[in-house]
Amino acid sequence: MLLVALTGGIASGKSTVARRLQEHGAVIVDADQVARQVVEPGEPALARIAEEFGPGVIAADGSLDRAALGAIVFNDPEGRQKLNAITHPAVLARSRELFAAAAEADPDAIVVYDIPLLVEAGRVDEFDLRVVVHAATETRVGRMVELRGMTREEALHRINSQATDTDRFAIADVVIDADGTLEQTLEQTDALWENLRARVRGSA
Ligand SMILES: CC(C)(COP(=O)(O)OP(=O)(O)OC[C@H]1O[C@@H](n2cnc3c(N)ncnc32)[C@H](O)[C@@H]1O)[C@@H](O)C(=O)NCCC(=O)NCCS
Ligand SMILES: Nc1ncnc2c1ncn2[C@@H]1O[C@H](COP(=O)(O)OP(=O)(O)OP(=O)(O)O)[C@@H](O)[C@H]1O
Repeated sequence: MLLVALTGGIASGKSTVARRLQEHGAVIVDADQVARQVVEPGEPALARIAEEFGPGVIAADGSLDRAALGAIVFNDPEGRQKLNAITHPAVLARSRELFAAAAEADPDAIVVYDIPLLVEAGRVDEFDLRVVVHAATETRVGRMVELRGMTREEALHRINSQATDTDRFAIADVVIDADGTLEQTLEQTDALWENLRARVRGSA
C-alpha cells in the first residue's frame, strides 16, 4: 500500500483532487466523513462533547447540532482545542482501521487520506507522501460565499481556525496549485497520479 495524505485549507479543492484520484483507482479515506461517524449518537466522543459544551450542542433527536457547535468552536480557540482533543484521537483510530482494511483488500492499493487538519493533528510522518492543495485566501473565501452560502465573516473565521499556508508548505512533498481553472487542477492531479503509480511500481 502507498499511503498518501492530501491536505489543504478549507475550500482549497482537496475533495475535487480526491475525486479525480478515485476515478483513476485510488481508495479515498475522507477524514471529514470519519469525523461525522465518530460523533454519531451512542459514540463516546458525542457524550464527551455534550459534557464539555453543554446540552445546547445536542439536537432534539440526540444527534450533534453541528451548526451550534460550529458557532462556538470557529470563534473560540480554546473551545476548538477542547473539541479537537476529543475528536482527533477518535478520527485517527478509525482512519487507521480503514487504511488497514484497504491494505488487506489490495496490498498494492494507493490510499489517499483527504484530511483538512493534517498539520493541526500532528500526524505528518505516518504517510509515504504529503500532498498540499493550495488556493489563495480570497479564492477560498469566494468559493465558500458563492458555493456554500457562508458569509464572508464565517468563511474567514473558518480559515483563521486552521494552520497557515506557511505551515502546510513546510510539510509538503508535492503542491497542487488549485487557484487557476478546474482543468488546470485536474491536469496536475493526473500528473500526481502518474507519480503515485510510478512509486508503487518502483517498490514492487
Ligand atoms: C465543528 C463541526 C461540528 C462543524 O460542522 P460542519 O458540518 O459545519 O462542518 P464540517 O464538519 O463539514 O467541516 C467542514 C470543514 O471545516 C473545517 N473544520 C472542521 N473542524 C475543524 C476544526 N476543529 N478546526 C478547524 N477547521 C475545522 C475543515 O476544513 C472541514 O473540511 C465539525 O466540523 C466537527 O465536529 N469538527 C471536529 C472534528 C474535526 O476535527 N474534523 C475535521 C477533520 S479531522
Ligand atoms: N481550480 C480549481 N480547483 C479546485 N476546485 C475548484 C477550482 N475552481 C473552482 N473550484 C471549485 O471549488 C470548490 C472546492 O471545493 P472542494 O470540496 O474540492 O474543497 P475542499 O478543500 O475539499 O473543501 P473542504 O475543506 O471544505 O472539504 C469546488 O466546488 C470546485 O468545483
